[in-house]
Formats: sequence, structure tokens, C-alpha cells
Amino acid sequence: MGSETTVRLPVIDFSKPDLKPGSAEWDSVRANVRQALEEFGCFEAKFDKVPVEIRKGIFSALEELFDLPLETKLRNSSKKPFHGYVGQYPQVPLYESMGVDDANIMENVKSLTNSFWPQGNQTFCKTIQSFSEQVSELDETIRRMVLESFGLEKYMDEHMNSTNYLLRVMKYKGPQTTETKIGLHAHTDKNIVTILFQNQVEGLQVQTKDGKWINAKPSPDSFIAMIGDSFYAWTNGRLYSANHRVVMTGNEARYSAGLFSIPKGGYIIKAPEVLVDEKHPLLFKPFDHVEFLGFYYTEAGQRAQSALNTYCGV
Ligand SMILES: O=C(O)CCC(=O)C(=O)O
Ligand SMILES: [Fe+2]
Repeated sequence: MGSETTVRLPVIDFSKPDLKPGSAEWDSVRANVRQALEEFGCFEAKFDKVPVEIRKGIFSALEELFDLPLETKLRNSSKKPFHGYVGQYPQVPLYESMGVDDANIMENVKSLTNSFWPQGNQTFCKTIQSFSEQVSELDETIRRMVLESFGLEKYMDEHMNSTNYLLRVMKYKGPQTTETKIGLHAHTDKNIVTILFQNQVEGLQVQTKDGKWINAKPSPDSFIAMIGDSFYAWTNGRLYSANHRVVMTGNEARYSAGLFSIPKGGYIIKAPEVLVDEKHPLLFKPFDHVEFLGFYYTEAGQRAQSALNTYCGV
């Protein structure tokens, strides 16, 4: 499964009460965010704004959801690949996932909830929506810090307004053996920022630039924040978008929830001019994320070493 390392992901604390733009605290966290994303494309975020009842409740909600009969789960359908129910794939037999578009907005969560439980399910609905809304604040903070760190404040509104949030929830069955089995194959995310939250069952591994695998071991109040290919491209390669995968052992199921900020269709991702110079030649031609995803899910896109390079590499 490739060589592992005892290196740990950087841990960055977002829980400090005086973490406000402009404060000394903010500047110091911002420097750490920039450094971690350049080096690993990823870090562990301590973030206590999500109340403990939501942090615990999310896993009860996921168990309840994945315990529904398959025919009910299939009601989670979407025209967009990987936004609806995914499961029962022979290549990833342990893996199942579902998606909630704009999960920070109550109306969306309500209609999905009602499609699963026609009589309603208030607890589920509230938990999913609050979780997404609170985690979206962490996503915004990270993106704000990145843009500031490059002196790109003038792009802030455009950047924030050009994305939607998708909540994807995952279940990985325990393989019921002592051998390690693949839960999800190595990939880079294709979006802007991904923020992952998991139950106590570990399995996420992130690959370093020199090819070693780091075991992510987040504490119960920590999230894993990660850069996707679109942010990598927008920063003209200044931030790193890491390969990662899930490996499973033992009997227990791993549940995780990921909030993905995703560029809207029609929005052209183009590195700001100040990030392009002699030392940093332009890496990617401007592209539309939805069209790029279309390519990624073709056979050629799946075969490519880097779908982004093949699609729009200069
Ligand atoms: O379950 C996890 O922690 C990782 C999931 C993941 O990498 C993805 O959905 O893109
Ligand atoms: Fe991923």
C-alpha cells in the first residue's frame, strides 16, 4: 500500500476566541494555514464552533441514514456525478456515500429529508443543516486567510460568491479482517476546499509531496481541511492539492462527512495575474469546473495521472 511515515499533519487552532480579521492572532493562524497548504495541501483544524451535540449527533444521523433500505437511499439522485447516492461498486465494496447540495440552506435539507422520511425527521434535518452551516464558516475563514496571505483581497467577494457547498456523507464498512482493505482509492479533490469530519474509526491517509502516506489522526473536535485541484489551479500551483485515500481494517464502520466548496458552473477559474510571473509561469489555461468534471468522469479522465493537467495544463 506504499510507504507510510510517522510525520503528522500540521495542527492549527481556530478555536481562539479573539480570532478576528486584523488581530495578531489571526495573522499568526493565517501564516500557519498558508505554510501547511503549501507544504501538505492539508492540515488538522481544531474548531470548537460546532457544538458537541451536533458533532455527536451527526454520526447518529449518518447511521440512521445509511441504515435505510437501498431503494430509499436511491431516492438521493442527482444529475451531477457524485452528488447523489454512490455505492455497491465492486471496485470499492466497503464504500457508500450520499450528497446534499447546498446543505447549509434549510429548505434543501428539508426536501431531501422528506424524500427519505415522508413523515419528516426534524433531528436529522437540523443536525445536517447546522453542521453544514457551521463548517462553512471554517471554509470561509480558511479561504479568506489564503487570499489575504497572497494580498488578493480584491478577489474576496468574487471568490466567495463563485462557489456552492455540497455535503457528502460517507460510510465505510469494516472489512471484518485484520488485513488492510481499500475504502476509497487515492485521488485529489477537484473542488476548492474540502473539510472532513470523521467518527473515531481512522482510515484517512494523505500523501506527501515525496510520496509517503501520512495517517490522519484527528481528535474528536478536529476537522481535516484540504485543498482541491480548483484552488490549486487558481493559486497557480502555490498551494498543493494532495492525493489522499481511505484504508480500512477491523470490524467497525467508519463514518465521515465532508463539506466541499465547489465552483459554480459558468464561472471561469483563472489564476490572478499577480500569481503569474517568470518564476511562476501559468500552469493551467482558464477552465470551467463543471466542464472539467465532465472530462474527469470520462474514461480518459479516469486514466490520466492528473486529470487537471491533461484537461487544461499549459
Ligand atoms: O472519508 C474521508 O475521510 C475521505 C473522503 C474523500 O476523500 C472524498 O470524499 O473525496
Ligand atoms: Fe477526497
